[in-house]
Amino acid sequence: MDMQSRIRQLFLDSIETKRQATEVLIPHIEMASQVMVNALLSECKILACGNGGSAGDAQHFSSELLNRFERERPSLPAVALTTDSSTITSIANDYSYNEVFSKQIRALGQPGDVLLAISTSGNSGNVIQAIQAAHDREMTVVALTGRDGGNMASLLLPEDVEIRVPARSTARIQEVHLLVIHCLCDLIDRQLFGSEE
Ligand SMILES: O=C(CO)[C@@H](O)[C@H](O)[C@H](O)[C@H](O)COP(=O)(O)O
Ligand SMILES: [Zn+2]
Repeated sequence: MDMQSRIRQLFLDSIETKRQATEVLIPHIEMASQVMVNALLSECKILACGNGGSAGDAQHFSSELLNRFERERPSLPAVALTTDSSTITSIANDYSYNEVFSKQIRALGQPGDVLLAISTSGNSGNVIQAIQAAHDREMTVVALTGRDGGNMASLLLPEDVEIRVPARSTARIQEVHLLVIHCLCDLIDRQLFGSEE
């Protein structure tokens, strides 16, 4: 296959993954936005974590809350647990990589806070331990997953929300995760500050 055909195929695969995810994900995204809005209205915050591309997604989400999304509005409280290299390397070095998020959650998480836990496989050990720590801290979990939801799916409580992309490729799942994050930012702004029309 020549390179332009390959690029075309990747675009079409991404579009088709999003098309297939649309109706499946809509009610879960709506529920997740309500969980987040309720937390923000109660002066609670959102912590976010994930590995690799999902670490980037966690930071993308927290920066849109802390700074802005598409309109002028007050800063909203969110923390990406993926950015402090001193904290992450010391926890990984002294304990284990599986604890890099959970130890931060045990320090920073408060009852009523939300954990945005991102993993395309649902099987990353440090994200799984983050969910367990969040539950111990009486936080609600919004999980962005893919494939069969992995071990993360079976850990979630009835008040948690899983947004599971019906796809197998990590890259395609990540592309939908980013769209979900932008949907959440849009819905949070609308519910807190009203629609602009
Ligand atoms: O971005 C990509 C692949 O598109 C990679 O960096 C990917 O995020 C990493 O391999 C992650 O470690 C995968 O973890 P997960 O999504 O299974 O939790
Ligand atoms: Zn990637």
